[in-house]
Amino acid sequence: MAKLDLKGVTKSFGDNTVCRGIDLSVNEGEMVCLIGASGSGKSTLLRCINLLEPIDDGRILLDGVDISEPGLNPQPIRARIGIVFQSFNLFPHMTAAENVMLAPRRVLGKSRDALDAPVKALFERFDLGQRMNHYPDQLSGGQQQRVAIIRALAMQPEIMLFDEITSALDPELVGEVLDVLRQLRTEGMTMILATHEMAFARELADKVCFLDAGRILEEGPPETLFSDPKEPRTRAFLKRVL
Ligand SMILES: Nc1ncnc2c1ncn2[C@@H]1O[C@H](COP(=O)(O)OP(=O)(O)OP(=O)(O)O)[C@@H](O)[C@H]1O
Repeated sequence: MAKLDLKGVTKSFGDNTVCRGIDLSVNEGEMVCLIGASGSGKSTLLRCINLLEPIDDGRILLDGVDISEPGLNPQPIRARIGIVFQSFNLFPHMTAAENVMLAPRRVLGKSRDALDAPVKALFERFDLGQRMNHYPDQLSGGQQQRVAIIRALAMQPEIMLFDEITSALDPELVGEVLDVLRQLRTEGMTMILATHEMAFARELADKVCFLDAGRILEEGPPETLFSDPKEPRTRAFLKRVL
């Protein structure tokens, strides 16, 4: 597990500035939820943290070390930061277990034999032991998303990012995916979630950040932010979604 600090993170696409000087600290073992309207910059911020997007200004510190310095090889850093997206993106011609083994084999150079036991243990830990040899189209959306989370965990990341991971699921499948996050929270994983699941954020987040037009307009523990937002725009957003 690791600590993450963002200092003045700024990101533009052409003349569209999507992240405007974002400061954010996530301590080891904390769960931080990013909330905000569509287009407020939540996904872009997560992609910047994972170094999928280069930032234009500011710094991203992982355990105090600047990982956003231009010229650094992003690959080994990215392996320390897991990310899961709304779309599961599992390869359809590979079983769940083969999907999970792919990155540890390619990126970490591990053999199938070496991965057999830890991958089986991961599937069992998240109650999918019976499904590891199934192909994605033999799994429900909730199971596929849980496999996508296991795939990220197989790289033994120190921090996990989740980008609207329940948004594409039928409502009855959302619970089983949120249960995985609950379990990771209990195990002490450091996590940042972009989410529209307000009840979940209220239940489990250490801190909720309200993003508005690329800025963190307001942040705080959920019990404070949800019940007593200070900013009119936060209030208006919460009125719409709660
Ligand atoms: N690769 C890209 N190229 C150009 N513009 C982009 C790119 N990615 C995102 N944007 C723009 O950045 C802005 C913020 O998008 P982003 O997806 O980060 O918002 P979001 O808060 O995650 O929204 P949502 O809840 O809909 O996912 C939008 O105006 C979007 O069009």
